[in-house]
Amino acid sequence: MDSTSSSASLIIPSFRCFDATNHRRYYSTLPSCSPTPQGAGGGSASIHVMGNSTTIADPKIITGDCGYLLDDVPHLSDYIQDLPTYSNPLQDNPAYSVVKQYFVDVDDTVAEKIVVSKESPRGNHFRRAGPRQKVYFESDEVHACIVTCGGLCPGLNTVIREIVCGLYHMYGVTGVLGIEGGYKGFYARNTIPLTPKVVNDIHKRGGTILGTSRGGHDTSKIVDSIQDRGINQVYIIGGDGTQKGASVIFEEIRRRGLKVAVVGIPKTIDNDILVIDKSFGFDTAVEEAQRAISAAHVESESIENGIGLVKLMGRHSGFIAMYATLASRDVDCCLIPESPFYLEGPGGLFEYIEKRLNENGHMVIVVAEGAGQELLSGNTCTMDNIDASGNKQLQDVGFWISQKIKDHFSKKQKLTINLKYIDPTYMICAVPSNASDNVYCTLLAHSAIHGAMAGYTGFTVGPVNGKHSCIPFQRITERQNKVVITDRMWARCLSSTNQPSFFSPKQPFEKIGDEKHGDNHVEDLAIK
Ligand SMILES: Nc1ncnc2c1ncn2[C@@H]1O[C@H](COP(=O)(O)OP(=O)(O)O)[C@@H](O)[C@H]1O
Ligand SMILES: O=P(O)(O)OC[C@H]1O[C@](O)(COP(=O)(O)O)[C@@H](O)[C@@H]1O
Ligand SMILES: [Mg+2]
Repeated sequence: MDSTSSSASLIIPSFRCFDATNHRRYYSTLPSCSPTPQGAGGGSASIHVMGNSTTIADPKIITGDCGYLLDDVPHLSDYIQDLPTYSNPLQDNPAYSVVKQYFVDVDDTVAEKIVVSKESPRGNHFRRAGPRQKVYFESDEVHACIVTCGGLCPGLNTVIREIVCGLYHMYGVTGVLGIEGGYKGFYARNTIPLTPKVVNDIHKRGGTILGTSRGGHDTSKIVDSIQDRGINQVYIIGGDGTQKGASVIFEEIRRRGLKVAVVGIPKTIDNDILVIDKSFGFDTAVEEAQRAISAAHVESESIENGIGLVKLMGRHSGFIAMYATLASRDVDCCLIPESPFYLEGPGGLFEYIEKRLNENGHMVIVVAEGAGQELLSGNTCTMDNIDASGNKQLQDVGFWISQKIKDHFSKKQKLTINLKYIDPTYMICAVPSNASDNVYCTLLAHSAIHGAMAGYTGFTVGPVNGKHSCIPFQRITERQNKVVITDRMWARCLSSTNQPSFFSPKQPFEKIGDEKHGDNHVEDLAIK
């Protein structure tokens, strides 16, 4: 054990304030207001037992000079006293011995906004991810588990592989369990022992070797299972729903006062997770979507008045559709959930299709699965079903729009169209990740491991402005990331397709942006 272990810097300093603007509690270190490092090395806090039901902890916001804010992550030492620390075994690892300054300084933080002006306050920051000099677990003490939840996404197996191999090669950890079949697997399924040998080739395959599921999040049963199995590091790979589930698990673990680090690795093909630059598998998805768009283009240009229609993923966020459109340059119209459109009349989709076919003889339309749902729900066949996780099940906009276009032009008679509808949505989810996503998955896995070993908990890892960071669950789960249609990226997309904006005179431009996001944090939502 390291002698410096529990001498410990103060975790939660002098007093709490309530920031009425941000509706957040924050911690100030008056009188100097300089940022206070917490956690690593900490040990001064006591166990918080907050009654029988799990209460959500206040966010740890630490203030500093010139408007500096640190949106800090919880640490095991926040609620467990006198935790011993150990030297990081990486310091004796030959592979890492060449690195000049391998360990991340405990004070290092990453700015959430990097475009600033002279007068800007320093703004919000996150704790930088990476290996710390001191760790809170000995190698043979670690019993880790990995679970994958929600829909498939390219790269899941790579993250699993890299957590197993990273724990083994960097920290000498051999006790890693795979939980089968998502959250419900904690209490209803078997576990699989994971070793570097077992996972060696899995990154070449799509899907997840652990299986996944929606629903079945029973917090008590999950935490009972964690406790019964003696698990002390929980790696949870999943999307926005999964991160909410991880947050509740963390709160319950904290309430029980367990030395268990809970770490989220954000997975979503839709890129709908806040704060991080982009989610893993997204690049692969955009690349795979090109194949469908190219096929639609070939089909449409090979026949008179050909229309190629491609439906892509994107329940509430149109990132895949927007990026696939921008990358392809063959697309004449991109429809996403964030940007309302209409079919009939001046400025509508039918008028644009007719114009494009007259000009060019063919066209390609990309539609995100969540686009135009308000038009479909005006239909008699409205389905208000939800899936096991509580996500609203959408109607097939691709099929609906195909029918509408066919009906419209068959009535018009003067234009015979040939429409080919391609739905590659599940193919895109199921492919293995590409090279750059594989590297990205590796970094995510490493950031997660380093954070857990350093005793941090209740956080999701991900790059913020290119620097891997630890982001408290609360920030990740606040809301979903969406395309900002008043932002330049959507304007680039519109200018590449030349499509109309579909803003009806009754719905002014500024109003649409406001209505969709319901707040003023438009920049926050943009993909960086
Ligand atoms: N608010 C929530 N609280 C607890 N668990 C949740 C919550 N939302 C979703 N989950 C759980 O997270 C898992 C995955 O959620 P889902 O929405 O299907 O996928 P994703 O994580 O990819 O968004 C499911 O097992 C679901 O029960
Ligand atoms: O396979 P399912 O349950 O139909 O889910 C399809 C959904 O999965 C997604 O690809 C991703 O959703 P999650 O990130 O919530 O898992 C959505 O775009 C899509 O609506
Ligand atoms: Mg989701």
